[in-house]
Amino acid sequence: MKRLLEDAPDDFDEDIDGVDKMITYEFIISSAGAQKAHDPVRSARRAQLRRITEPILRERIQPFVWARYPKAGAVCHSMIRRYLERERRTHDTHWDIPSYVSVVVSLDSSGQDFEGGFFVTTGNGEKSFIPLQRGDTVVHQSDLLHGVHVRHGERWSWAMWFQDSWDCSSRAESWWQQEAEARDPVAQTLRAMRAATQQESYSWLQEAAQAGFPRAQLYFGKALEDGLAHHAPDPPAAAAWFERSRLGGEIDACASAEIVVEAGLEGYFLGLWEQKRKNLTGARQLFEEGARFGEGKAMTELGVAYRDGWGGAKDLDLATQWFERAADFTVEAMHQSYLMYSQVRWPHLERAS
Ligand SMILES: O=C(O)CCC(=O)C(=O)O
Ligand SMILES: [Fe+2]
Repeated sequence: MKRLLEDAPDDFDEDIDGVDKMITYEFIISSAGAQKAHDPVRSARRAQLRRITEPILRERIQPFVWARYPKAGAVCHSMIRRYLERERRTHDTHWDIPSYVSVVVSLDSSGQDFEGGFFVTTGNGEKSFIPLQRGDTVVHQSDLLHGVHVRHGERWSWAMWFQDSWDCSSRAESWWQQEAEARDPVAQTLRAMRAATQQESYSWLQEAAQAGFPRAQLYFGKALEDGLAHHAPDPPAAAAWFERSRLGGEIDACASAEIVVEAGLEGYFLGLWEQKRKNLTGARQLFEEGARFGEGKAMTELGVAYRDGWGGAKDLDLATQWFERAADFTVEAMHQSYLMYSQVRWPHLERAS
């Protein structure tokens, strides 16, 4: 599988991920929902990959999933993801919202080809990395919070999403509905993320946040900050929920510099937090730590700090460098590096060149 795709590095989709807004670097093998699954340019390679994956699916994966999860139906999405040195290295903590049961097959070995990799978390801050070896497979339901952080080396994976229908027509809102009504905060948060309307989403998040689930508090804070549904943006209320979330461990668990270096995007989140509290020097230091560790979002913020001279010295060359590095990860940074190079705004660069 890898060999087929290594020969065609540009056949990977480079659109934007719904979880973290980074470039996806995924190759869709089949999908009920994604238009990209029908892109004619890649059809020959897709067919080759289907020939490899279908027998594995039929003989190994489906029997296991159906035995373990009797309600599971068809695979409605199947894709390869890659995490290469100069591309995305992380996939933020998330739930697979369109998935009833998810399967991830590692195509490389932890400790040999890469460090870090697939992790699971309870949403209370800590991350448990699973040292998957090539061919090792994780099967989980979508109430499992998980993500990817490749610290060194390169990693490829094959991921599949099953629904609980045979024609991929499931209504994801019904999954965990009962548990949500029974006040399970994880189910409530998932229910919010699968809600049909913003108001519905707002209400479920509010309940889960009030129940004390730090991850929901983070999302509810975000909803208040952005002003979801008919609610006007309320930054002070948002800040209070971020604080509760942090105290619950969602961000605070990463408060020491050492752990920031160990973890995923915490430099970025902690930096944002310090920025909100007007501690600009502290925020810049946290962004710097995150950026040096490869967090795209922290690189962008650090670029802004250098560009505008907040929290420390102004340095347009360093700003440009960080935006350029971050451009591998975030669209915002791509745009910023474009602006930095546009001579209208930054004549010094033209002079320097
Ligand atoms: O690459 C992986 O191991 C998992 C990717 C993932 O979680 C996802 O695509 O939703
Ligand atoms: Fe996932």
